[in-house]
Amino acid sequence: MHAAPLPIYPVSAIRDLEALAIPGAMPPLMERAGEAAATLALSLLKTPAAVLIACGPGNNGGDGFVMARLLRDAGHAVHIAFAADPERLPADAASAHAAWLAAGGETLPELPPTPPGGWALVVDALFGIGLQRPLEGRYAEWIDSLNTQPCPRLALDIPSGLDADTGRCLGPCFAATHTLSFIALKPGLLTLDGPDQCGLVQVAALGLDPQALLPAPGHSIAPGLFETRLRPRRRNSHKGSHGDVAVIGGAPGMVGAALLAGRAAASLGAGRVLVGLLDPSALSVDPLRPELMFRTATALLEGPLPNALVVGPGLGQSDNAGRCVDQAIGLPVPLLLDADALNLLALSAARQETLARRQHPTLLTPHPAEAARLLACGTTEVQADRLAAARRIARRLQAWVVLKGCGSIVAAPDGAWWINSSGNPAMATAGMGDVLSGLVGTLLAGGWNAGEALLAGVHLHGCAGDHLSATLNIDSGLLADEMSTAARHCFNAWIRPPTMRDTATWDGPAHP
Ligand SMILES: NC(=O)C1=CN([C@@H]2O[C@H](COP(=O)(O)OP(=O)(O)OC[C@H]3O[C@@H](n4cnc5c(N)ncnc54)[C@H](O)[C@@H]3O)[C@@H](O)[C@H]2O)[C@@H](O)CC1
Ligand SMILES: [K+]
Repeated sequence: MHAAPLPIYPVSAIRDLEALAIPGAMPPLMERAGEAAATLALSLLKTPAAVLIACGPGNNGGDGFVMARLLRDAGHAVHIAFAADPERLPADAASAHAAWLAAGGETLPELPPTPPGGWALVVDALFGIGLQRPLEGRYAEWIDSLNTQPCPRLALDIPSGLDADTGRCLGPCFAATHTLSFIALKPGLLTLDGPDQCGLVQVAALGLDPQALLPAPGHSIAPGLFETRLRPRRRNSHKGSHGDVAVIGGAPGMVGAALLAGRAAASLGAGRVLVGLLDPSALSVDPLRPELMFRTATALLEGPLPNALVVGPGLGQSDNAGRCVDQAIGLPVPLLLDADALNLLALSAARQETLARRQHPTLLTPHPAEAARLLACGTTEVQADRLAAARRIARRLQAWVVLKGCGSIVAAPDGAWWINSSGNPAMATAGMGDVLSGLVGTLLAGGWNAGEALLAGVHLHGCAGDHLSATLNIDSGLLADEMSTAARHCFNAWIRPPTMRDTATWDGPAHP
């Protein structure tokens, strides 16, 4: 069994879930949330210790009061900073506040000074999904101060200051080492600033089965999504069984991009990889990857059809490049457009209309700036709501889209969406997108449908980066060309039957 995708609910859907689950829930959901938080806190605390909990004016604060009571019962010295008017707390939070006071607890209107031995844990129970605007004044100061504490920092539900739907820091934002998300994941935990602010994310479902109450609007990406494809190859197969990938790109000065895509495609097991370069004076062989076959771009587009076509790596925006894109759009094959192919698409409404009417699968792999050009808006607007931007492009161009970046968003033409969590910032180097195109191209050529190929390619790309960062012990400076062998390793681990997986060994590339 491969890991299953997790359900993700935007705030409006979480509110719907709460409305379905709260009536009659016994114990009340807030009690369950506080208990889950206390259980996590106890796993972080050793001997009786000093714990600081900052409680806000809504139900997130209520979770904090419940947690405080339970930690106090467990023998910890719990200090609560609470500056709101108790009379205006919502009902459940008011009960939790009263129970805290009744148990002998007190609240302080300001953050207390750090005790001599330091805090063992600080907890952000200020704001959850009810955050409506940037934090300012006292709450902003509290966040700044809490963020300097050199101990575990636990956010309840979501770090205060983070937009739960978009993952954007609205202003000052709690920097958690741990986030305990209640009921289900929210998109903002997984994309843009979310992963930096949340630390390790865990979900406490509070005894609910959210999917039974309300189908999840979106999901995380995990191999369970495409596990029917994760089978060992038939022994009785040959290179023709695994498909031809053609890569079109490599204008003068940018040949490397096409090579990176081609090399990645070859390493993932494409039957044959053909590279059609726009640079007439470029290579006719890649000495480090002699398996690649070189043609001119024109010859490739006019020759026998490959099983999948990748257009864009190092393509440039010349007239010739535009002609290649137009020709490719008209071919009856699965087509992935990347890089300058996307920029050329953005330049022509007619090209976009033709693309949207294609009868064969289309995949688009924009980074935020390319997405902004496709949407005729600014990059800031795209990043302000990555989920909405990816879905808008997918619907408008009737294509499968991945909006790359921290927490890549995959969107389907019908509006379905997923968020990827594999990958790391060492991968923020030139050529990584070319590698992704090559990987997805190979899966398409192997007969995977567009959605499976894109979801798997995006997840695999991130897993390969994580594998390399771990084995090379680096947080920065991953080279795109190193990714191919790592992707091959991770993919083979996926397709091996479980009994054989433990026998997979891989020492990584040789490094001085
Ligand atoms: N409804 C429920 O039964 C449950 C709610 N839970 C918790 O409740 C949270 C949601 O509670 P709420 O809807 O009360 O929302 P919050 O507790 O997130 O905050 C809402 C309050 O903060 C104020 N506010 C918003 N932004 C502000 C800002 N920038 N500066 C100052 N004040 C601001 C609002 O006016 C409101 O008073 C969840 O995130 C979760 O932690 C959990 O206990 C699970 C069950
Ligand atoms: K919080």
